[in-house]
Amino acid sequence: MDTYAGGPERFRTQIGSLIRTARRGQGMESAQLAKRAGVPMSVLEHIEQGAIALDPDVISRVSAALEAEASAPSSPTPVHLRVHGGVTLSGSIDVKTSKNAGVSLLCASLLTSGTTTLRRVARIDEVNRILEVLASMGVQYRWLGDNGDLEITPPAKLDLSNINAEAARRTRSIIMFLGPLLHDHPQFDLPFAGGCNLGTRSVEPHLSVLRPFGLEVETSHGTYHASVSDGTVAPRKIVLTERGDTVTENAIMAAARCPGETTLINASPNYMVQDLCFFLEKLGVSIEGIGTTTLIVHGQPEIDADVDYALSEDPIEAMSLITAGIVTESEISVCRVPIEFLEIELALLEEMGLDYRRSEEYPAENGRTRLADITLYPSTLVARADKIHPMPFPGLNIDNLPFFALIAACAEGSTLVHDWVYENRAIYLAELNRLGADVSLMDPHRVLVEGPTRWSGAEIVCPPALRPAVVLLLAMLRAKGTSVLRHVNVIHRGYEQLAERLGKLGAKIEVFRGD
Ligand SMILES: CC(=O)N[C@H]1[C@@H](OP(=O)(O)OP(=O)(O)OC[C@H]2O[C@@H](n3ccc(=O)[nH]c3=O)[C@H](O)[C@@H]2O)O[C@H](CO)[C@@H](O)[C@@H]1O
Ligand SMILES: C=C(OP(=O)(O)O)C(=O)O
Repeated sequence: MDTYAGGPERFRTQIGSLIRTARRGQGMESAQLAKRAGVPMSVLEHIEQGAIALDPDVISRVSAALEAEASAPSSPTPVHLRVHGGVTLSGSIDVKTSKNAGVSLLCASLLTSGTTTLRRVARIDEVNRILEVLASMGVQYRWLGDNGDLEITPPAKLDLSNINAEAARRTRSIIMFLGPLLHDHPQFDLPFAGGCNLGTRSVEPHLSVLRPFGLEVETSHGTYHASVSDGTVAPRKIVLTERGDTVTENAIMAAARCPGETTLINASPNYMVQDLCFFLEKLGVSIEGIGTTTLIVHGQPEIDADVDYALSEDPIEAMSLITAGIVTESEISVCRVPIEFLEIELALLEEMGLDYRRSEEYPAENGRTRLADITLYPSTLVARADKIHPMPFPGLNIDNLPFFALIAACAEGSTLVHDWVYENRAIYLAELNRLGADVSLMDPHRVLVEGPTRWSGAEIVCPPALRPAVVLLLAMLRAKGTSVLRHVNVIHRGYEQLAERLGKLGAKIEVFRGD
């Protein structure tokens, strides 16, 4: 008897689509999955299209091959890209939702005992790692269809005795569990935060904003040992000494369930913080001052509502795609750009001579974030007279700075790019020299870029940092000839199917795997 609503045909289509999504999510070509599963490629293709009856043995081999890949977090098969550069792009591409709001809202889902549905979550490693950690605490999740919709259901009581330390240590975002967990857990341990190698990133600002909520943390053997006592009584005023994004998010998540009013001074008004606030408002937490540096959070001691929230688009992915168009001197449209978070970047590019058109604004699915489509035209760029440096929002986004080094290398003249934030990130930009650029390291924070570059192809291993790795990929799109970018797994931390999506714009990129 067919017990599946919709009948076997729909069942086939859904299974096929699940397999295709999982395969693509792992950056695997059909031929590779077919080989690993020991299934003829034509059979796999038919399964993915829902075009043949399902053989349980074949399905179990395909699913084992996918699982083997997905459950190898510490040593995923290295993925590499072969780029045939010098090709002009065309067409339009949509910006996906952000890594940074994605991870924050996954952590925030712990604030409600109801079910959280997040719409259009990017299928990226950073999200997967947090999901692995949540699953190890007893949280259930399932992807709904192909669009990144994710349903998260907490258990009656979280089990913090068996946290997946390996997944946790590979992401810095683990630190955002402190704020939600302090509500119902007088004592708990969390593994140390990890992430990209960008130099030392202190967690002290997090501990400092969480102390008024009663949190004390001792560290030993790679673990934060947290204990929670009564915090200060409302109304509380907390001054952030650094306007950090995840610090602000931790403080908001702590305040969300503490009775009374918490005022945060020098809060980050950045995009991921806004997404978190919009999400919490849907859970009944009222927050004044969203988008400003003073937030007043009115806590709700118990939250047991179901919530359904559509994340907003990623300004850093938007900048990455805009950079792809600029460096390849292409006419492309980058659609669904969260425009409030790219005003400075676009103004700078305009100063450098970029010709582009901006559409009328329209709302994102969350009904709050403003989007616009940006059409880029081939432009002759000149270096900016003053240095280019980031600032906390509303300045030039810290994560967008690396893209300006590449754009400067395409412009006529010298540009000083100053990354005052990260100790290591600017250093990786000197890798552009392998492709013909003239990037001099003045000190660990400042690079001098002389343009325009006569680009040429090269083989490079990705640096252990997300944005510099993407910058190299984009430079390879520009460089005539064939380049190879090795170990691009770091890019999967923050971008979904980037090579494939650039391919749809005409970029010639082959994905291959192996040691
Ligand atoms: C998951 C997530 O959301 N990650 C983002 C978040 O990380 P996150 O919020 O974790 O960033 P950090 O708190 O590590 O801050 C980054 C660096 O900036 C320094 N700092 C920050 C603010 C300030 O007012 N003064 C100051 O000196 C910090 O000391 C640190 O060295 O913000 C970073 C800075 O925008 C982004 O690169 C990350 O993509
Ligand atoms: C530094 C970054 O993020 P994270 O905080 O996840 O390391 C980034 O997105 O470039």
